Amino acid sequence: MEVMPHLKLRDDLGIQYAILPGDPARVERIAEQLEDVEELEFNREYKSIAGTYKGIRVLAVSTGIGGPSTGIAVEELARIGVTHAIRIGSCGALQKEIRLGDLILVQGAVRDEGTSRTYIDSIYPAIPDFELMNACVEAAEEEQIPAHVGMARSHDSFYTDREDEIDALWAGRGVLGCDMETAALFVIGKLRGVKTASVLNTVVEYEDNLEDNINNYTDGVNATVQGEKNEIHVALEALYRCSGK
Ligand SMILES: O=P(O)(O)O[C@H]1O[C@H](CO)[C@@H](O)[C@H]1O
Ligand SMILES: O=c1cc[nH]c(=O)[nH]1
Repeated sequence: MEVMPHLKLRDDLGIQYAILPGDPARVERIAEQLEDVEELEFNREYKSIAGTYKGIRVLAVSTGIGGPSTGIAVEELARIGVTHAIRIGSCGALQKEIRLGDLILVQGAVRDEGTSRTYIDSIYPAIPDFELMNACVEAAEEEQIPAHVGMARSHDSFYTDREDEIDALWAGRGVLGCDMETAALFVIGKLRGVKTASVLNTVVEYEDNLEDNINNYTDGVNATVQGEKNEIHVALEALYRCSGK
C-alpha cells in the first residue's frame, strides 16, 4: 500500500470515478448531492471526500488553482486507479450570450498554459473523452440546464495587464470562456489513461454585457449558486451513465 505524496490518498482506495473542483470549499457542496459521505484527506489545496451517487462510489478532490496543482492531482489520481474524472469549475465567459450560471461543456481547450506543455508540444490537442463529454451534454439537456458546448481557453495568470486584448483575441476566434485548469486536465489525463471532461459554471459575463450585469447583479449570486448545483449534478450523472450501472 502506498500513500500519495500530495493528495495523501491510499492506492487501495478502489474508487474509479472522480469529480474535481478547483476550490476546496466546493467539496462541501458536492457532499450535499452524495450519500454515505466520508471525509478523507485535506493536504495543501487537496481536500477529498468519498460518497455514493445512484450506487456508484465517487471521489471529490479539489485541485487548487491552475495547471501545476491540477497536474499533480491527475497524476496521483491515475496512480490510485481513477479512470474517469470530471472538472467542475468556474469560468469567465467570452461570448455575450453566455449568462451568469450558464454551463460551458468543454469540447476542447486552448493550451495557453505551461503545465501541459512540459509534457508534450502544444500541437497535441486538449480534448475531453467523447463518451464522458457526451454524457454531460445529455444530462444537461435532460434537466433543461442552460449549457453551451464549445471551446475554453486555459491560462496561467488570472491577473494580467493585457486582459482586454487577450479576451478579444480568443472571443473573436470562437472560444466560449476561460479557466485555468481544463487544458492540463485533458492533456495529462489522456497521457495517463484517465478519461476526462470539464463542466464550467459562468461566474463572470463578457464585457459587452456590462449594463445587463449591473441590472442582474443581485440575481447573479443566485444564478451562480444554481450554476454550481447544476454542474455538480451534470458531472455526477455523467459518471453514473458511463459506469454502466
Ligand atoms: O473555481 P475554480 O474551479 O478554481 O476555477 C476558476 O477559478 C479560479 C480563479 O478564480 C481558477 O482556478 C479558475 O479556473
Ligand atoms: O474570469 C474568470 C473567472 C474564473 N476563472 C478564470 O480563469 N477567469
